[in-house]
Amino acid sequence: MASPLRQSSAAVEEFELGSGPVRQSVLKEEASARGVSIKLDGVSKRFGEKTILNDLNLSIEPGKFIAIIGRSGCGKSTLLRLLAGLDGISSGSLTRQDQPIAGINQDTRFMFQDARLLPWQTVLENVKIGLTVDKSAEAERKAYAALQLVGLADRAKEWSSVLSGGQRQRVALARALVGHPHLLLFDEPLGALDALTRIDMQRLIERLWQTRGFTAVLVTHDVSEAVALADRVILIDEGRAALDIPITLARPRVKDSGFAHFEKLILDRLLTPAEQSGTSLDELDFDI
Ligand SMILES: Nc1ncnc2c1ncn2[C@@H]1O[C@H](COP(=O)(O)OP(=O)(O)OP(=O)(O)O)[C@@H](O)[C@H]1O
Repeated sequence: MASPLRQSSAAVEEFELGSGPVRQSVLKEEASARGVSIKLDGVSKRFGEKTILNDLNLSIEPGKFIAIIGRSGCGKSTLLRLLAGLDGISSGSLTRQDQPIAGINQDTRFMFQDARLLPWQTVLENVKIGLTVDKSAEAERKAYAALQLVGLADRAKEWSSVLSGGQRQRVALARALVGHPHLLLFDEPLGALDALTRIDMQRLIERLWQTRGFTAVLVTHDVSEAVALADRVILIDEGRAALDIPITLARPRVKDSGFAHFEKLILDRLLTPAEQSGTSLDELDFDI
């Protein structure tokens, strides 16, 4: 039997590209028109006295894949909530397609570390939740097609509770994709998966992003994952974009010396503040 990854690859081509080189190139151009632009101009976010994002400037072109990294608590998830319109900025300007973000947008979807499936619903029903109208036979067809994209169409009628962690995340991805979002926000979606499943999922996400053309913003603690997937890696520190690095490697990316160069560049900057501001582990006396 073909692997789920191979099944999903065939489904992407069947559902997204049809056949023939001309149709493929036309659809790829269409895909690039499906992402939205995002602009943050001096954006600050405060919770009470605490400033989390501080005069943050960021410009994201339509259809780009952006990775956000930074230390725990630096404001990565806060930033995603602002982009989703789930929370409002304290000051500055935040626009998508040059329009201020005011509330939740119907063409924005989230994917979290926890798949958040309803265990009393089938796999197919869980995917249909991603559609705003979910009663029609058309919704059923769309949900089934989305499951094909992630290689899980054969599990459509099963309870979601019987799936493995990786399969649940693929259902979550299908649910995020089914409504054809223009902006997909990933909040550490692969953090709980084993290394091999994680690599499979990274490849799947990359391929679906390339064919669908949505703008992707990925929050991750994994520098290697950021370099593998992103057009640009942005490191947030003290509320600002401390680093904004275009990843110029060809796709799909392999872990060669170029890859290692970007990893090191980012890791070095990520580790610098702690080394400068605190006592190093070597200096600590653990003999207590
Ligand atoms: N609604 C809120 N009210 C008060 N403080 C909040 C609120 N939401 C987030 N914070 C605070 O903002 C800071 C940034 O939180 P956020 O979840 O964005 O960090 P993060 O970079 O995503 O962290 P992690 O990598 O650990 O998930 C934290 O100190 C958090 O406690």
